[in-house]
Amino acid sequence: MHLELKNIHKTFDKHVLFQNLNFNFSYCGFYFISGSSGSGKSTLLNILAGYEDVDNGERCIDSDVSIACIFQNYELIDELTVQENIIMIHDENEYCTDILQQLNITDLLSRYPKELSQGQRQRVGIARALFCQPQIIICDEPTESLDIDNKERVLNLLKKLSHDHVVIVASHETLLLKNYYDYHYELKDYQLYLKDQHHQMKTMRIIKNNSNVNSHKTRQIIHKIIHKRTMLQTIFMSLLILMQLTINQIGTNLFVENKDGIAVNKNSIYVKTYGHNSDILNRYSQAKRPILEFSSVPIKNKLVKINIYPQSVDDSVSHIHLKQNEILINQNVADILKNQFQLTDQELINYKLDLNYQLGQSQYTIQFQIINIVQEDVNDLKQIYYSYNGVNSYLKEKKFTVEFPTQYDYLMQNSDFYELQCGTDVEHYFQSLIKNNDFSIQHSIFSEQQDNLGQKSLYQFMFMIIQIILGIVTIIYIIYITWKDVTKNLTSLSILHAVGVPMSEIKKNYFTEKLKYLVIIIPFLMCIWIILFVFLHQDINYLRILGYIIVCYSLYIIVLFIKMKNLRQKNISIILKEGVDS
Ligand SMILES: Nc1ncnc2c1ncn2[C@@H]1O[C@H](COP(=O)(O)OP(=O)(O)OP(=O)(O)O)[C@@H](O)[C@H]1O
Repeated sequence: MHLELKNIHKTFDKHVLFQNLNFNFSYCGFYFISGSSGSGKSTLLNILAGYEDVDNGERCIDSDVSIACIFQNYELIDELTVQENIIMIHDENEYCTDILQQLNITDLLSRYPKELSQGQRQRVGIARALFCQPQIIICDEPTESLDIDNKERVLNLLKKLSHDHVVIVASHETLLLKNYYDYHYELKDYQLYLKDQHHQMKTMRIIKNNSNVNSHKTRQIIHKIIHKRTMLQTIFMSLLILMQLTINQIGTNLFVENKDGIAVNKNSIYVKTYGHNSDILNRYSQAKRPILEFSSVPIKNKLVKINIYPQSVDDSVSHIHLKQNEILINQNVADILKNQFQLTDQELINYKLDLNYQLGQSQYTIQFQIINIVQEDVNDLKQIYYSYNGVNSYLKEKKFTVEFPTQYDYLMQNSDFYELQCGTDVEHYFQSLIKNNDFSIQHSIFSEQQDNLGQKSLYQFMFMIIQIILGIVTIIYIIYITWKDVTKNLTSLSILHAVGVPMSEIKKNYFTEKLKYLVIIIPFLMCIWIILFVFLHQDINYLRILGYIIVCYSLYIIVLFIKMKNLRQKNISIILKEGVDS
């Protein structure tokens, strides 16, 4: 058996702890290390255990030697019972039962760490270290919080083990330990000095460590450690995502205009192509030309549903030739305007009216002048006629974007609405066209929307703000919670490593357990959400949902990955210290 420190040099921020420190712990016995507070006892034990890096020098240890640490803070895993904390991945045997009896903790096995006194916690920590059946036992202040009876119990047990183990104890209790130690060393002036020796050194008889790492048990322990918190966090995270998507969905419904219209136009029908397939259009249309889609007319902030369409060349309503910004209204529209603005029929002539249309995301207004009121047999239909050619030439002159120098260009390239002229037998023509699957046919271009324009933009803005806030909260929640949670878990995982589970095994199982919740809970809740919204006849933007989930998953995994990089053997003393501080 070989455990030796050679020419160790260690400093913390220019504060020198050890210089050329040499020591050989290869003989069994009870080693007592004393030294003033801050002299470096804990650091030395951490270096021996392999949990702390050195600046210079070498720690030599045989590969088949196992070390158990009894930490100064006697770290226990809060989520496990005393029994689970002690047994961990090992199998119980007579040796273990003996240890439980000698440390007087058989009655505490079903309790949780929070229900223990400091002294009881300390004895549980000692039992856990000894259950690993190590060849070397490293103890930092193992009797600090114990009463005199229990101090003696612990020291007697360590003494007994020291007959065929290396037991290294750092403590301030020199008087008490005098009755137990074989070798007393003092840490002073960056070195270890032998102060007292009761026995000649004996070469150690190696006891084979027969505890194999049980992968299934490791996973069970990790599951217990993270199960509750991770599940709750993932559910909460899913709810945040679903809230965001719901608000998004509601926003889409409220603010995207409803394109379903009612059949109004007697002489034209409108064809909507799928993908601008000009062949299809050419097949069915003599002249292809885009329709300018005007919104209903706002009168005193209320949208009044009025049919607005280009005046056909052979239109029977009027033989008046409309110029660029001129419109005709029928008597029903005239009645509304007269009522609202207290005007006479005569005053309505030359009255100016704004018509709105939408291109891309933007709304535009053209001001028209009413030049006449037409009488037509249309019951209560409200109709406005504009000059198609006039408006087209107006748009041709109007600058839109660099890409589309005129709005007309934009209309031609981006609009997929086309007008097909047909005779008066619209129904017949409609039936013959609808058999073709490549395009849909609409009779109307008018929206049913009744919103107040001013309020709409205010609500839209509020929705946008809520969505942004929710998005930021979700992102902060994912980063903060994952960071905090993994930090907490690192302490438990370090303890797991200290009882003999290799780091690679711990990381693999931890990632698997963590991601399991992510892969199950979020898609499950998402499916319920989608089913609900499909049931409510909502159009769902699956791409947006996918994008949102990918962003959340990526954030979660990145934070998990960055934080888990800290879990290294040489970092364990720091992790445990941070665990106590937090
Ligand atoms: N991670 C660290 N970063 C910076 N300084 C550290 C770190 N760990 C220990 N030290 C410093 O190294 C010195 C030795 O600390 P250590 O805990 O080893 O002393 P100790 O002899 O065990 O003290 P005590 O008997 O009070 O427990 C102290 O001055 C301490 O502040």
